[in-house]
Amino acid sequence: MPSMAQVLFADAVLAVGSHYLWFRKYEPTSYRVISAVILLLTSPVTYTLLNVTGNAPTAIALGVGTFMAALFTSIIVYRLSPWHPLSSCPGPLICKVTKMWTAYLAWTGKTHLYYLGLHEKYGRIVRIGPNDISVTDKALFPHILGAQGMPKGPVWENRRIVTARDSRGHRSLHAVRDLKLHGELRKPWNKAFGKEPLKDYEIALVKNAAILVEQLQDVCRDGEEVLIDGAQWLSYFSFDFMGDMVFGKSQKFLTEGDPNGVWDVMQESLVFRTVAQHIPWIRPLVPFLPSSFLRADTAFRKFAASQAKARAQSEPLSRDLFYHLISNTEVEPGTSVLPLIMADAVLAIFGGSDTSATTFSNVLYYLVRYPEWQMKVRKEVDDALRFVAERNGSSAFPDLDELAEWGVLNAVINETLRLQPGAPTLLQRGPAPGSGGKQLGNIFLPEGTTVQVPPYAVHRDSRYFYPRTKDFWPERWFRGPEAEGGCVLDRSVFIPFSMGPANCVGKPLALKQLRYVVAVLVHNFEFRFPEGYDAADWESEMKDRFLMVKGELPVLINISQGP
Ligand code: HEM
Repeated sequence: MPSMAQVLFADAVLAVGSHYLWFRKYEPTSYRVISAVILLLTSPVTYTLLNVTGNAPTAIALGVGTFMAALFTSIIVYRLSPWHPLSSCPGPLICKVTKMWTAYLAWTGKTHLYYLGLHEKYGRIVRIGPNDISVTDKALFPHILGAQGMPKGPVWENRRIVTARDSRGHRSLHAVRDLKLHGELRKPWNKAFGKEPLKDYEIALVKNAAILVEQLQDVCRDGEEVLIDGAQWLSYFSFDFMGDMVFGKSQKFLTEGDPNGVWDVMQESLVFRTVAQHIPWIRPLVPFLPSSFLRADTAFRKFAASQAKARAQSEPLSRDLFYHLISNTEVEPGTSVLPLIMADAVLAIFGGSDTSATTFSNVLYYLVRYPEWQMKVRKEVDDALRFVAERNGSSAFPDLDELAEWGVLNAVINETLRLQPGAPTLLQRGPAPGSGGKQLGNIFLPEGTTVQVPPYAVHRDSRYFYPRTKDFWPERWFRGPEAEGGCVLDRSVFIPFSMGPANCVGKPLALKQLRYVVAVLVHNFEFRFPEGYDAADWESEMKDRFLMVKGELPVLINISQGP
């Protein structure tokens, strides 16, 4: 009979072998599968140990315990070894060993700062996880995000928010990891953001911006400065606009508030997802987690489903997003459009409201923090409106497309999107399943590895934006390299809306919205920070939850006295 040491040694060899042959290539996500595999593999060892110890619980504990200890040791050694496919990429030891660290950082909401720091320390390619790299080298962007790039990465397995009805199909555009299917689903979206549909959404934009201005005028009716939470007003505006634009029905937050706390629920629903995306194995444990973990997630899904159902059951009063998506999708006659609306309801709610609200708030923050830019924008807007009034004999805003030509306004918006991109870190892609892997520059990415492009770090790279790389300096957007002191402005790496076939389809609408709302606000009101407010608080309260989540923005508002 073999000795105990011999049996345990064989057990450890078995663990290392199973890691090499199986666990290294296939990361199981089902605990049942893992348990079955481990029990099966260790059964001969356990049986032999039973003969040695004569005690079943002790034999199982020793057999499985030794196997697990050897398996984990093998995994860690392999991840740190020169044989790992990403071994040539520098990065912190903790990141190479485990994703628990980045999961923790995701929970704190500070991943954008962490990745920026890593790129500053290690360079353009950094290993941010055992099987994950982050890239700020622009030469590689086309091979990651561009037409020659890769499909969405595995993070979407965990970020996907599905309403109960579409949970089988998973055909939400954002979460589709198959390039061909993504291309097919993207076609109706491209059409829904064409020139004509954009004119339909403009009606909702102008209507809701007028309500925002009326409500704020009401707040300042006594002619005195009033303290408001600018971020909350802009969030309410964005949500009302999204309601009209996506579902043909305003949420009326601007006039009636948000008594059910939908906005907060939407923001909180991001937290668990942002942590889980780093550690997918936590998903099956969800039923065992305290229900508070997923309360916001469940509540938000219910909200999205209720909006989708209401939209499917009624004739739209206006040509909203789903009108255009349905018109451009082949739906068999007589079949319900509900599954189609359900599939993209969550994406449309987030895309149509959250990213814009954060960017509006960031623009307001910078205009208040740098009052000289607030004055410059106001002067440009007021001068342009005077010119338009003389030209058209009316005080109305010009065609919204004309706002794309307003230099200062657009420089301020671009500079805001540069410093505070709405999706700061996780433009993630990965080799297509079944492809065998992808060569990326000098690195071969096998299946199961991922690569991200973090706009927050790219936009703060002095090789691409110089000088005053980390400062709010809108002037860079109209300075040429020949200007005094030179100016590096590499527009090809300005990617707040990502790039390539899965870039932001809503970009034309988002820009139109941003230009119009900022112009209207600055034309009508003046803003400043209250005494004692530390402007640095705004940025330090920002949390990276895949989308940026903001805190309060206390500003004093009053009616504009002109430039
Ligand atoms: C300032 C506002 C916005 C910003 C910064 C922004 C940013 C982004 C980014 C970075 C992506 C790509 C993510 C990736 O590459 O993995 C994206 C995708 C997307 N965005 Fe936006 N977005 C904004 C506004 C909007 C609006 C108003 C809509 C309209 C509903 C929208 C709808 C979408 C959709 C549907 C996708 C998925 C595209 C695809 O997978 O093919 N976004 N957005």
